[in-house]
Amino acid sequence: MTALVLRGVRPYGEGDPVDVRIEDGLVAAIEPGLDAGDAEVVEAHGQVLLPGFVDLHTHLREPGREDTETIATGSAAAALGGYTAVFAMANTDPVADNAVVVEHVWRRGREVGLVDVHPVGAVTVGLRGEKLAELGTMAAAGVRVFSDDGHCVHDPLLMRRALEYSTALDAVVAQHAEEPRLTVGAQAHEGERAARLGLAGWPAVAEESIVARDCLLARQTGARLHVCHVSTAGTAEILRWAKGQGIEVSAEVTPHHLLLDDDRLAGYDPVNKVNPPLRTAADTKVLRDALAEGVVDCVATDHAPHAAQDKDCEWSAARPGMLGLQTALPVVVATMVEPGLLDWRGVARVLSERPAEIAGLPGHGRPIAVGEPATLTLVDPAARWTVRGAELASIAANTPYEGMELPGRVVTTLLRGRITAHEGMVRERE
Ligand SMILES: NC(=O)N[C@@H](CC(=O)O)C(=O)O
Ligand SMILES: [Zn+2]
Ligand SMILES: [Zn+2]
Repeated sequence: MTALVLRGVRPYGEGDPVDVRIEDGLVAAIEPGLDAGDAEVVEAHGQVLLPGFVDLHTHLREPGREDTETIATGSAAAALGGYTAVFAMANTDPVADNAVVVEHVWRRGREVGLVDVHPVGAVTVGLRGEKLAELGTMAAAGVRVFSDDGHCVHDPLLMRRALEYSTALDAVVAQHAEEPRLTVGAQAHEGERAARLGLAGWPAVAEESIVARDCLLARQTGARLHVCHVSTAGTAEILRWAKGQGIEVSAEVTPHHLLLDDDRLAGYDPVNKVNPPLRTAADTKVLRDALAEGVVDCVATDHAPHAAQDKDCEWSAARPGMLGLQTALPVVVATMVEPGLLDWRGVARVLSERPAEIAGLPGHGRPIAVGEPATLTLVDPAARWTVRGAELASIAANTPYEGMELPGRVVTTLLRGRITAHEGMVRERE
């Protein structure tokens, strides 16, 4: 592998610009005015150098819906978005509830080689919520995160067992918190706007009641619980309480729940339909503060590609979910960095370090230092760009940010010393 020199970068956006030399996949030197010799030089003056991003929540749709995303196209979107590792949710067809499907995802991810693709294993067989899947055999195949995402493990006995097993497997259970009895037919956040538009409501308490219950189950079992896509102020309040009690719970918020609110419902455009639904502006404010404070640990995209025919239809028939991998960093800049809630160290924490810790990934979210893996992301903090769904690497184009100008652009992504994306183009392995 040829050596690389990143010229004029600012690690964590701090201090004077330095050069970073990368050799054999590792950071070999960090100092100003390095002699590049025969190394490939990346001119990156003024760019912010961060550890590569880790997404705990991605839907790659392979196997089953390769018309909307594949492991290859999703990996490209991830690399272009600054990600070096993603966790592929289990709600594929067939479901990743066994070692065979899980191993397929591992293998395809490695073949593509743009990002480390870690399969998430289902908690229950077929995501049906009736019987535990074989967590042990999936753990033996390397799975460390289990989730029925798309569905809630709502049976408290099953959830308790899953948490108990997960402790022995050194795994974490990631819950899609939605009490199904409270969301029958739900279409949008239960509140004034949904009522006015005649859309059946998805109440905040459907999420909060499950989060509260699961925190108590985590305490009782001593297990590690992770809460997916936190969307309400009430959930933040419960997390604050649970963490104060020493309960081992972590949580993620999506970029869209930080930026968008149910004002978006007015146009009836199903691109804004997502689960959990966009909440109120007051919720987004509380979620931003909770992320800044660490009550919510990290940002996860919940990247959810859907085919045009599943989105360009009437609201009630449309599938929930939106693209997220290539717009996550800009949305975090707009909602957290520009308002002064997070500095670039904080961005490294919520997009890389904490998610890597939660999933137990040793080679990601590492400090930027000599001898560490060169798994890194370069961001141009001054760039602004206009989002166009058709230009994103995903097969699907369901971005809620169409036509919006967002701040901050990922310029280069490196995975163990190899450039995987640079100036909007992915670089395949040679
Ligand atoms: N978020 C969504 O609205 N949809 C996800 C499922 C999920 O994350 O619950 C999907 O798989 O499309
Ligand atoms: Zn979910
Ligand atoms: Zn999801």
